[in-house]
Amino acid sequence: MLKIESIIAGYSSVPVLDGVSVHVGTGEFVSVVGPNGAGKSTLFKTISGVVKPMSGSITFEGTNLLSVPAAKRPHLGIAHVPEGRQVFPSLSVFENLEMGSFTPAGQAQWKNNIEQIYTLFPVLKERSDQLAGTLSGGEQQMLAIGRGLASSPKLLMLDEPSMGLAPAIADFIFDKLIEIRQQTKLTILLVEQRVAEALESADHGYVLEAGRVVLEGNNATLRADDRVRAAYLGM
Ligand SMILES: Nc1ncnc2c1ncn2[C@@H]1O[C@H](COP(=O)(O)OP(=O)(O)OP(=O)(O)O)[C@@H](O)[C@H]1O
Repeated sequence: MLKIESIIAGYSSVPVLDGVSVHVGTGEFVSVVGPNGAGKSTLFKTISGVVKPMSGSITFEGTNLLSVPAAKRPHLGIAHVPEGRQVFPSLSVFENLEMGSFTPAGQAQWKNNIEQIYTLFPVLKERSDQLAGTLSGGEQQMLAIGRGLASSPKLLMLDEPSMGLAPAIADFIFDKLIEIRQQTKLTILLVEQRVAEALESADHGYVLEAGRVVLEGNNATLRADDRVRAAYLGM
């Protein structure tokens, strides 16, 4: 579905990603893990079009994504749930979800989608009239994920959904991602610093360090890798 090949990208002329290749198959759950500053968010910004790469290619279902303006990429079926949630604080929960349904597919499937989002996250239904800025961090993350789902994506990209959340709430979010994947067959690309949970949830993983993919493999292979165990799993 998504093929990222040899991407060099960064800010001004300083590269952050140094030849990154990542492949995501239809229906797969792929995690990209790595330390602070490795370039995980920059990778997502390059996919969604906020950062323009200096070289390399990205195709989505065979379309050259780099020739599609950033504002049009969600219409192809790509939803980016950004780091730090970025909900609209002075809009209600319902209005935030409505804002997410701006794509043609999101508009056409709004009724089904809102039902599905409220079933996944009942607290959003209970608080649908409440201003998003008054929600807890975990609830705001649920809202950010719900807003992504409201666009009826084929690919859901999540940038550190566990950031700043208590471990129990982060675990709840990871469980929900697994549930979303099972129920909707959505393709999921996750970047995370919580390596154990991210690899456990995914089929396939990439380890990104200082702008380079240093390891990749299926979930079990990566979790058994001595370097991953020593550097990220505290074993
Ligand atoms: N807008 C920007 N302008 C200049 N440099 C930036 C900008 N955004 C990020 N960087 C730099 O790019 C590098 C990679 O940042 P990035 O946010 O992609 O890493 P990350 O792996 O997502 O880490 P984190 O978990 O801390 O967000 C860092 O050195 C960061 O300081």
